[in-house]
Amino acid sequence: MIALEDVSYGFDGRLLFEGIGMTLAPGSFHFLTGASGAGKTTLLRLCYLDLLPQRGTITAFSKPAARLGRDGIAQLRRRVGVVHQDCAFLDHLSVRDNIALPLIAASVPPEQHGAAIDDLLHWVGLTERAAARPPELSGGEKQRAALARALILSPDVILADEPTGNLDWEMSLNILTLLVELNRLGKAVLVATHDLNLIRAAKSQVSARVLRLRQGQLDVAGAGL
Ligand SMILES: Nc1ncnc2c1ncn2[C@@H]1O[C@H](COP(=O)(O)OP(=O)(O)OP(=O)(O)O)[C@@H](O)[C@H]1O
Repeated sequence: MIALEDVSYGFDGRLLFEGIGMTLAPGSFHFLTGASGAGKTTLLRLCYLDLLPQRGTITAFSKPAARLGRDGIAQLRRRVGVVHQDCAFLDHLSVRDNIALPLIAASVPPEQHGAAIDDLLHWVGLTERAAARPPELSGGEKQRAALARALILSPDVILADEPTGNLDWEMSLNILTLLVELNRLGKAVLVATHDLNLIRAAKSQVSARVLRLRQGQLDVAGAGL
């Protein structure tokens, strides 16, 4: 669904990675690891076409990203759900209204919002917290709300940037289980994480490929990580 080929990217003249390739096929599950600053968030941004490569090609849903205009990119991005590292909520809006934002941006008629949001709130276990403002949520509740917002347009691909950062182990496993459930529904899932214990825990639940960004290259990590 999303393929990077021979992609290079950097900031301020400093290359973060050079000539890397990756394919997120339907139903695949990937972890992306690498030291802080290795470029995991940047790679995710390339995957959802928030950035375009300085060299190489990205193909999203069979379309070359470089040839898509702004509207084309906006359309494709609706098929990619992103859980941002900092959750990126609007704090003055309720959880429910934050989850509704992608629906509004995609011009989905308001009468179709209610049931979709209720289903997702139930699925992530936040029905009782729908009216709360994001600053009132615990870390785990925030991550689950961010996951619900990422899923509201029923994307085919889920990109999650450190979705268990700062969570206790039990809540981390809870988030992992939700991501595995989505993968079982056929969605491609990519999770950027530095938590090797999470990756080890996932092995009993899902057949995941572990990619590691190191020294500008993207390698497949071995069994021992
Ligand atoms: N918009 C930007 N402008 C300039 N430099 C940037 C920008 N975004 C990221 N960088 C730099 O690129 C490098 C990689 O950042 P990135 O956030 O992709 O790494 P990361 O692997 O996700 O790190 P972490 O695990 O700490 O979140 C860092 O040195 C960062 O400072």
